[in-house]
Amino acid sequence: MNTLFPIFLKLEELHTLVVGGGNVGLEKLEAIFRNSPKAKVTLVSPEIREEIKALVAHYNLNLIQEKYHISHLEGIDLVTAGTDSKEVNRQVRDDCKTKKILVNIADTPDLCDFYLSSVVVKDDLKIAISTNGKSPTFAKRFREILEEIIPESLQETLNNLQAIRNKLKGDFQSKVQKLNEITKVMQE
Ligand SMILES: C[C@@]1(CC(=O)O)c2cc3[nH]c(cc4nc(cc5[nH]c(cc(n2)[C@H]1CCC(=O)O)[C@@](C)(CC(=O)O)[C@@H]5CCC(=O)O)C(CC(=O)O)=C4CCC(=O)O)c(CCC(=O)O)c3CC(=O)O
Ligand SMILES: NC(=O)C1=CN([C@@H]2O[C@H](COP(=O)(O)OP(=O)(O)OC[C@H]3O[C@@H](n4cnc5c(N)ncnc54)[C@H](O)[C@@H]3O)[C@@H](O)[C@H]2O)C=CC1
Repeated sequence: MNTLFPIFLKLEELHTLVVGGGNVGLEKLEAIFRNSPKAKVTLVSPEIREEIKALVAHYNLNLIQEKYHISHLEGIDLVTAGTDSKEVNRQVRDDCKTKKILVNIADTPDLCDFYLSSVVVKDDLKIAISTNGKSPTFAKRFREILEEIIPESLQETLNNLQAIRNKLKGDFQSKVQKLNEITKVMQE
């Protein structure tokens, strides 16, 4: 059973720290900015890939070219680390625990408070997929399947439902009933 609790974060309201400026750091940044282009992010790493440096021009990304230190957690809400040093990753995790900051250590599920997911996006609809850490590749493939089958008309449907939702009068119960009636056709 998958006991992970899914949430959708407003990363523009939080300050995220990425530790490690290699392939993993780049992948995490891409996942962050693909979903949340206005996310506020700091990356700390003694060496930083050129592709990461190029992102600074387009996003709210601050680079600190230093070795990680606990002082980098000042003002930080969320951390993802993927350095090539197990000791550094463990230190980041321990410091985050001390400071009560949620942390993801990319290649060590046991050290993670949260995992990243595969993400299907179609306009306002977003579906996050987790395999409980069993197979990220399955998550990626399943995302591709869902991306194929979601209809083009989806945004229109969501806009219409929002308009109806805003117009509905009456108490909460009657609104719920009406919206369930209208959307029943989706099951057929
Ligand atoms: C636990 C978790 C923690 C976390 O990173 O948050 C984790 C851990 C690990 N990933 C590893 C490997 C790979 N990860 C990917 C890809 C993705 N990994 C992602 C999430 C997660 N990866 C979390 C669990 C998610 C879940 O529940 O399914 C995705 C969904 C989201 C994202 O990273 O943005 C993104 C797909 C996005 C998309 O395309 O939709 C690929 C495939 C590829 O790159 O093509 C491979 C290689 C093939 C393979 O191994 O499957 C390894 C082994 C490292 C080693 O062998 O050394 C570990 C460590 C371990 O398992 O021990
Ligand atoms: N590249 C990938 O897709 C995957 C990598 N991994 C593992 O994840 C780890 C990282 O991989 P890559 O990003 O490819 O390595 P990389 O060598 O490209 O990057 C490592 C980064 O960590 C930084 N770093 C080292 N010490 C640091 C410190 N004290 N503070 C802050 N940053 C520090 C380095 O400067 C470098 O930018 C490796 O252990 C690798 O085996 C696991 C799964 C997939």
